[in-house]
Amino acid sequence: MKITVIGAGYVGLVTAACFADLGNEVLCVEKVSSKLEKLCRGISPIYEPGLTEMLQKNIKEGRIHFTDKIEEGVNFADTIFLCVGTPQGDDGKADLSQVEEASRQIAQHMTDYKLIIEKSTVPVNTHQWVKKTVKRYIKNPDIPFDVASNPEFLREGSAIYDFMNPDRIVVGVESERARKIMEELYRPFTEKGFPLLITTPAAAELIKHASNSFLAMKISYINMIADLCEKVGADINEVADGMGYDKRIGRAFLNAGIGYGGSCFPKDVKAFIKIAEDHGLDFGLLKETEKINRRRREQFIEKIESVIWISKDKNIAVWGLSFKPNTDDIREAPAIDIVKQLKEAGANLRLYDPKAMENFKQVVPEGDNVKYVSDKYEAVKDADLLVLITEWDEFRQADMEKVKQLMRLPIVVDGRNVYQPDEMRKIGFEYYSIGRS
Ligand SMILES: NC(=O)c1ccc[n+]([C@@H]2O[C@H](COP(=O)([O-])OP(=O)(O)OC[C@H]3O[C@@H](n4cnc5c(N)ncnc54)[C@H](O)[C@@H]3O)[C@@H](O)[C@H]2O)c1
Ligand SMILES: O=c1ccn([C@@H]2O[C@H](COP(=O)(O)OP(=O)(O)O[C@H]3O[C@H](CO)[C@@H](O)[C@H](O)[C@H]3O)[C@@H](O)[C@H]2O)c(=O)[nH]1
Repeated sequence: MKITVIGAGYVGLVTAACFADLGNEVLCVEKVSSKLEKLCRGISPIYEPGLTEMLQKNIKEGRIHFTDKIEEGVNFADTIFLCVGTPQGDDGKADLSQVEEASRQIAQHMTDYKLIIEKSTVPVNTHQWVKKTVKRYIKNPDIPFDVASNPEFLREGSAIYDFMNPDRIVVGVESERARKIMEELYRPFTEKGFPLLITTPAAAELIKHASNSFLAMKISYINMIADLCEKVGADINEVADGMGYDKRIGRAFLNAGIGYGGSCFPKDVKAFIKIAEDHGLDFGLLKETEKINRRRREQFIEKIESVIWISKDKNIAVWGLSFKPNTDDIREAPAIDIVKQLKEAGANLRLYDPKAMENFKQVVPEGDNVKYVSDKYEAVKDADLLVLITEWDEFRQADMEKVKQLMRLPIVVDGRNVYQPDEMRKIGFEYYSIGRS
């Protein structure tokens, strides 16, 4: 099939590359020239495992192309995916200006039938606005079109795997024509047994926000249990394992730590609270989820202070800056608040992350007391404290005997429970983690 994808960000680029890899012809429209320039050379502007290789293969085989001209995209295919950003607006509501702009642009260039598919995460009933916008700006009101919702559930860091192996595909449609196109598009998935759920567009839009909010709630829940574990001397991992064996609960997303970050959970939980509010409902459960999550970063700083007392002039090594492992994305990363606070407190910081340092430098520039280093062992040289913020495998596999030798004081505060307390103490570390006394 021929497909147009508007927006070459994390979702658009993965969607475009994966559909091309499945044999479709894909044109990806991206308006930021620096991104487009890289894409045309076969370089992914973001770090996502396997993405550059998949792009290069499909560019070489002629199945994927890039442009900044929306008109070209609209003419290219009847099936158009909206993968533009829906960031947080000023009041917590989703900012839908990119969705509106793209819908308007499609309408202005449409000459025949189009199926416009929302892949971006949008508030319930956004499809009504997309329809209204297209109707307002379309040149010929007789041209037929459909709007569908097909939310994306991929996680950064495992985006290609998630896209190709979805737990479910959700498609919200209003017409038979749109349903058939979507079924055809996803046939390679349904043939392999992946479930395809056909709903109304409103239900599909709701499924996305409800799923993300539920997962965020699960994380805040386990983080509260972690606090209780610290008070009573229990181990949060044992508690999470014990809960997780119950199939109704499941072990996934019960990893305690410094809370959720990233470009999705924080903004989507906020947006969902607002959506409920707009419909006269007080989603107190989600407000509490957010509140617990906000506190995690403060509590982590308090934990550091309770260990080293005064941060001023201490050498502090920081391992991990991205909001989760296997990505260079630092949007809403807990590391931003934590590093900024330690900097303000006067610590000498040495920061290391396998992929996110360039992005992080834009937020916390290098300076007298902030140094970025290219090796995790270099970061801990003469350190009084090692703070672990993101659980990259590289840190799990680190030679901790070597780390101890390099540090001035062998103290570790681990925000992601990467190491075993007994083993760390055996090596000679003073070791602090989350929910494990
Ligand atoms: N990042 C994720 O893991 C993820 C997963 C599932 C869903 N989502 C949702 O998908 C959407 C996109 O997220 P993202 O992380 O890919 O965002 P992003 O900001 O990385 O990418 C959006 C891209 O769209 C481009 N764009 C915007 N308007 C355009 C236009 N009119 N023409 C051409 N290009 C245009 C932007 O320049 C940008 O490159 C959001 O709604 C997000 O909530 C994200
Ligand atoms: O047990 C856990 C699991 C995750 N996290 C944190 O939660 C955040 C989000 O992690 P994850 O969900 O793995 O990454 P995202 O790429 O943000 O993916 C989420 O957000 C996407 C955008 O909507 C959805 O598509 C995905 O299904 C959803 O998992 C990160 O800060 C993690 O550190 C925890 O603290 N504990």
